[in-house]
Amino acid sequence: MEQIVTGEQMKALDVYTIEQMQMPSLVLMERAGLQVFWSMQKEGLPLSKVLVLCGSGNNGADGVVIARLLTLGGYQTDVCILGKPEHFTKEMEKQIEIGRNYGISFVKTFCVHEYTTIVDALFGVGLSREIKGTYRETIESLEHFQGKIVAVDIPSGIHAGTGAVLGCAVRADLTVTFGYKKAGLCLYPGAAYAGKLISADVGILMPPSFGSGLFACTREELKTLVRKPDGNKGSFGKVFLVAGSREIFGAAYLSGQAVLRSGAGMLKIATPKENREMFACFPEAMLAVYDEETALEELVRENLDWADVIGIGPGIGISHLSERLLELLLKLVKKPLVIDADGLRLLKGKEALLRACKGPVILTPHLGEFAALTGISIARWKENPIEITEKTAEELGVILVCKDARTLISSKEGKTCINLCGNDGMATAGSGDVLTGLILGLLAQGLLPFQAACTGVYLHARAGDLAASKKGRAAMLAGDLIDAAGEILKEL
Ligand SMILES: NC(=O)C1=CN([C@@H]2O[C@H](COP(=O)(O)OP(=O)(O)OC[C@H]3O[C@@H](n4cnc5c(N)ncnc54)[C@H](O)[C@@H]3O)[C@@H](O)[C@H]2O)[C@@H](O)CC1
Ligand SMILES: [K+]
Repeated sequence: MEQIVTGEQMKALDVYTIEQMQMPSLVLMERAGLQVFWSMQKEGLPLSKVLVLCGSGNNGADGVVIARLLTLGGYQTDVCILGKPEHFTKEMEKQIEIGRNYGISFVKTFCVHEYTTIVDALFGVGLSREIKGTYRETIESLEHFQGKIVAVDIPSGIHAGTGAVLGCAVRADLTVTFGYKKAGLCLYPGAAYAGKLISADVGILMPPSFGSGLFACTREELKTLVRKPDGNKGSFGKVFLVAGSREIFGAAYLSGQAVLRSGAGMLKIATPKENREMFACFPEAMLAVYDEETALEELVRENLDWADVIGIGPGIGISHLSERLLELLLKLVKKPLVIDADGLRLLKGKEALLRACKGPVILTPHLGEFAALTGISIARWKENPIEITEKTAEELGVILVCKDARTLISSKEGKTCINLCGNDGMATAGSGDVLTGLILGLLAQGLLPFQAACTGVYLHARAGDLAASKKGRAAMLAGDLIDAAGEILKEL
């Protein structure tokens, strides 16, 4: 897992490293400046004439260090400080003094078109309000700049905790971020402003007791899925999935295929009787069909005994039978339960039942379903996605997977995973059904619920990237994600 931090958390880590560990602030700053300088060289940026734009805080002070290193390296460099002297931090005052001693060029005005690369050191994690006045005019003047832009720590104007644009923001080609990735660089729109993102170690330490429950999944998490040579189809887990309706067979097929491709041992799908013939093309799945005459409670009890994990939702439609099945599962389940799609629509008004549910529950809404379930609009969620996802997970007592370009997964204990992979080709019919199947499959193989949700989202997104590389983002289908997920697991 890769640690992610908010701006506030990063500031706390800076303070801890400086005050508790006694690492001088100027040493951290020198390392930060060096990392940006090296990255500019390594990435082959055009460095024949560089302009460094500085604010008055420590992000600006980093900028002055970078200007000094560039000048010493023989690159023609100008520095323009937009911040007012009365707002300078003590580090900024010191860096200006050092810079003067080293003979770097300070300018008061500039024409951006004279430069080949611009370094954005206006605001870092200390940005706290909308950008206005000269700062705003300067940032807006960069919109037509033809050269390359490097952001120091985070593009100025992006909120480090939410990724929101505070008035206006610098669109960088390269961002070198210090210590840990900031949440604002991982979430949209911030992620789109960062360009290529490089994380650089500058010596910031994290105390063992540090309370950041924010992270991203990496390939390492997939390695927890080990096949046991002496395993059998029972030991790889049994999945009971309530899916499909008369009109929608595909959703059941896709999630069921994903369950088995992810490595689960057995799958039984509960679906309306009319679907029986459709399942002739899916001989690997067992069926439990139902209609108006079926004793649903018996069907549910029997399969809850049999299964290790349970899913409900893909394509079940809105009917009194599907609603009854959801209620029964919520009342009777003591094992992990994944609720998706129509299951989420049916959940509205059953929050008390959900909170009383004895099994761990994973909800996988896209933002439309999230808004319908919680009454929180998509726009509102996007303003502060991490906080809202965490709060909703806690209130509902569930693991909540909010599916978006950067899916968030929160546990009710306040842990959150941001998914950093995937692409817009995954916005295709059936993609969510595949995710549900993958999460169920991982649960069946023994991953803990939160781990299964995070790893499932990661596997789904990696499969999306592989499918896009083969078929193209426009042409890829949900079925391609299933094949690609299989290939990714095979690579392990
Ligand atoms: N020693 C340290 O503390 C280190 C700090 N580092 C750098 O320092 C940055 C954080 O520095 P700071 O905490 O000083 O914060 P910033 O440099 O990000 O900006 C803070 C300043 O901007 C002002 N400000 C905030 N929003 C504004 C707005 N909309 N319009 C005008 N002024 C605004 C604040 O009042 C404050 O004066 C990091 O992002 C990183 O680049 C790194 O060098 C690593 C070490
Ligand atoms: K910046």
